[in-house]
Amino acid sequence: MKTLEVNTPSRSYPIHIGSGLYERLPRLLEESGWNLRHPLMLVTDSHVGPLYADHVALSLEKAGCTVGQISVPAGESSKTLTRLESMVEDCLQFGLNRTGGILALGGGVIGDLAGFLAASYMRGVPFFQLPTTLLAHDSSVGGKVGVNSRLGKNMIGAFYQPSAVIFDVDTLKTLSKREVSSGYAEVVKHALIWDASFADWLRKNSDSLMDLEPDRVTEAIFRGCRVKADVVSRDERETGLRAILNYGHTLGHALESVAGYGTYTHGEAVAIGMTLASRLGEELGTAVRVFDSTRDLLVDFGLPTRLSPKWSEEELLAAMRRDKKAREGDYTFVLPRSIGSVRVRHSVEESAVRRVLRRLKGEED
Ligand SMILES: NC(=O)c1ccc[n+]([C@@H]2O[C@H](COP(=O)([O-])OP(=O)(O)OC[C@H]3O[C@@H](n4cnc5c(N)ncnc54)[C@H](O)[C@@H]3O)[C@@H](O)[C@H]2O)c1
Ligand SMILES: O=C(O)C(=O)C[C@@H](O)[C@H](O)[C@H](O)COP(=O)(O)O
Ligand SMILES: [Zn+2]
Repeated sequence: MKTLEVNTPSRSYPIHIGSGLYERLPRLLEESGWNLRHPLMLVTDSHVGPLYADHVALSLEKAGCTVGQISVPAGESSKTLTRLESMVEDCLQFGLNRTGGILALGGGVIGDLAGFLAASYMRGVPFFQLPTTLLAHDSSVGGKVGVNSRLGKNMIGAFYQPSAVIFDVDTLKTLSKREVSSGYAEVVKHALIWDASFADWLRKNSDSLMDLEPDRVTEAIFRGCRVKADVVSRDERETGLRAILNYGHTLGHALESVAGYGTYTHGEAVAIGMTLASRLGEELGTAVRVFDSTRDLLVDFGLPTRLSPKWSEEELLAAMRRDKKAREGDYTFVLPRSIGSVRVRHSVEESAVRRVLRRLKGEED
């Protein structure tokens, strides 16, 4: 097991990454200050639940813990306020009170949704992240929790840190190929924004990483989490630096909402968004020769780098103006400086955004 620490003003907590961690769950929770006499509500989805929920629950019940379960339909469409309200009622019916806590067992959808449940239930109960997708190496760390609005991703939410992140890599073997690729989008993002040598390493090891070779994949998750933990520890609430974690998300989030949640996976949308940002960076002169290497790295991980012409330019632009990073409806992008380094740029000219959107669409087969 490898462990690293996240240190923010509101909470410090460990990220444990390794194999067979569900067997050790009671001990790991206790080490993070959890009292096993208090009840836990395990939140999962309809794909992950049948695979892993009983294993997790049994491991805790053997140690004397009472565990309830909530399962929501798998997929982005569960990240809604309506779903959250019904989960609150499930917790009330179960009898969860302020001594209780929440376990988020699943990918980023479950992490964000169950995390927001924890942040809001009785004004806040502790929660633990048990990520089961590669992508969730990102979502489980840093405390951004929330749900979507029809008009924009994650528009309702909070900063609420978990008490621990326990990433059992054994769960990854049941992921579909599409979800493996999707998860690597955020791993690639962490390399592109922070660590050029990590980007080189990803390029060299892409085949074994796509095959989920255990040591390599653990290393990739560890290095990705390290970037995320470094950034979040310096700027928990996105007053500045943390916005770089949004590389590829200005277009990525717009595309997810315009195309309809679930049409693209989050990782696919971010991959297309990073391709656009790298091209925009070249266009605006913030960087040279980053587009080809960005696109090649994403292609190595089976990710899309083109934008279908069927998505309306006007709708995408309107969604980008609503982005949380935007100031008074401007276009705000995280742009590359070089591979491994990025900067935030506000008030990007609309004409440049339109030009790059069209080039990305023009490359559609
Ligand atoms: N809070 C953050 O900082 C942050 C960071 C990145 C992404 N996100 C959010 O995360 C979400 C995307 O997360 P995701 O890509 O993990 O999506 P997801 O949670 O929908 O999981 C993807 C699919 O894989 C299935 N699945 C999960 N684990 C599995 C396993 N081990 N075996 C088999 N199937 C499994 C799920 O049921 C789902 O169908 C988005 O809503 C995004 O906005 C949040
Ligand atoms: O943790 C962050 O900060 C990120 O930006 C990580 C992103 O990968 C993630 O998708 C996050 O949910 C986006 O946050 P948002 O504030 O743009 O909704
Ligand atoms: Zn993301």
